[in-house]
Amino acid sequence: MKIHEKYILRCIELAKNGLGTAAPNPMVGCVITVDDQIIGEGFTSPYGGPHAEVNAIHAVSDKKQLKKATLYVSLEPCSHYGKTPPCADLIISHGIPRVVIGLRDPHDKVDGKGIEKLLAAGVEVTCPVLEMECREDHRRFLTFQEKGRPYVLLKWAESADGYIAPKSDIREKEPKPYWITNRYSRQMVHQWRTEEQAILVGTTTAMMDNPELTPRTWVGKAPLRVVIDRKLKIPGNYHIYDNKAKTLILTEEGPGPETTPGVEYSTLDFSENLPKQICNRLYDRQVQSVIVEGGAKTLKSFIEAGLWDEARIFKGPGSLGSGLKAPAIKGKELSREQIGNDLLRILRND
Ligand SMILES: NC(=O)C1=CN([C@@H]2O[C@H](COP(=O)(O)OP(=O)(O)OC[C@H]3O[C@@H](n4cnc5c(N)ncnc54)[C@H](OP(=O)(O)O)[C@@H]3O)[C@@H](O)[C@H]2O)C=CC1
Ligand SMILES: Nc1c(N[C@@H]2O[C@H](COP(=O)(O)O)[C@@H](O)[C@H]2O)[nH]c(=O)[nH]c1=O
Ligand SMILES: [Zn+2]
Repeated sequence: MKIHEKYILRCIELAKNGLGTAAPNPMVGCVITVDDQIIGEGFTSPYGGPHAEVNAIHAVSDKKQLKKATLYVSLEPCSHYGKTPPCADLIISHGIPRVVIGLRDPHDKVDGKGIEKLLAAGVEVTCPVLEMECREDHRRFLTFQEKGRPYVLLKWAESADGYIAPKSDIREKEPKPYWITNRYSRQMVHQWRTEEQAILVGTTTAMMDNPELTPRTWVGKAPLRVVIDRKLKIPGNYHIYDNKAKTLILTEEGPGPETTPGVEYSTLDFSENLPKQICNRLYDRQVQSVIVEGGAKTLKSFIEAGLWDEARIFKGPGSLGSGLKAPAIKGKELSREQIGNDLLRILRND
């Protein structure tokens, strides 16, 4: 493997530390080397904090070394004033002579301007390097920039015979989830929740499961809970109103007369394509990714609208015999993994 590629791969690895916290900024990794030795590394701080390049430069103890260094970064350095000053200026001010970039940044405020700034200052620039791998790492950010919508992950659990829930007459009276998967899969789902900006469920799921939709067995940020509730029928004592995470109710009714802490309302036109409106609404709120956790009707509407990027489907070992059929989906299978007795398949909408 070429030296450039080795360090861009390391940048991609570092970037993952910003998953779930950097957004709506891209999660980026940066490595600084001298004579094929790493002298500094960094990744994007939680939103509003320093970018990867700033953190990597700060990590270099002897700043004089920067005058003969190569800086590797998984995304083009920024050239504009956002919440922080431009990284391209910082690189130039330290006299770093060579910059290797994984991918050009399509964000309209950057889009080649970072590279131009570096070149104009006499910096030697190589771009792109491992473009496909960088695109994969930046898939949430790129979907947001290029398609103008959040990256949509679908997730559900189905029984061995393809049901996501049993018939309602064998459910307990008290609203709670009917568990198909084991506790390891469920903990994995909690980890996934910390990695995305929002989590969405349909009205019937909210009514029948009274879900918490929090990442409570994993450390990390809780995503925005987004719940479809056309007629505002979900009772006020249900978990989504418990203020353990922020909640957005999508309704045709508009906000109720009383305000509930942590709850916001957004009005949709229920006669139109709902998934598209939901994506638009989340885009306007800078939500870069959403995990749609059900139920079947909600998942199907995203599949039918073609508004999904990735599906994570668990198959539990038990059969239900009858019940609510899991959605049908066609996609490219990326992986198959056994989580105890559960089979996890990951598909991409390619
Ligand atoms: N195993 C698993 O992974 C999961 C299982 N479940 C189970 O699934 C069941 C619920 O699934 P399901 O019955 O399909 O219901 P959903 O949770 O998908 O909710 C469907 C309702 O939400 C509203 N809604 C959702 N999408 C749209 C849309 N595109 N356009 C208009 N309205 C929409 C409508 O409410 P309205 O008609 O009131 O306007 C609709 O009837 C429960 O039994 C739950 O336990 C749920 C999630 C995951
Ligand atoms: N039944 C089922 C799932 N159900 C999903 O999890 C939600 C419950 O979330 P919470 O209340 O936060 O634990 C529920 O409403 C539904 O969206 N998920 C799974 O991984 N496996 C399962 O077998
Ligand atoms: Zn920057």
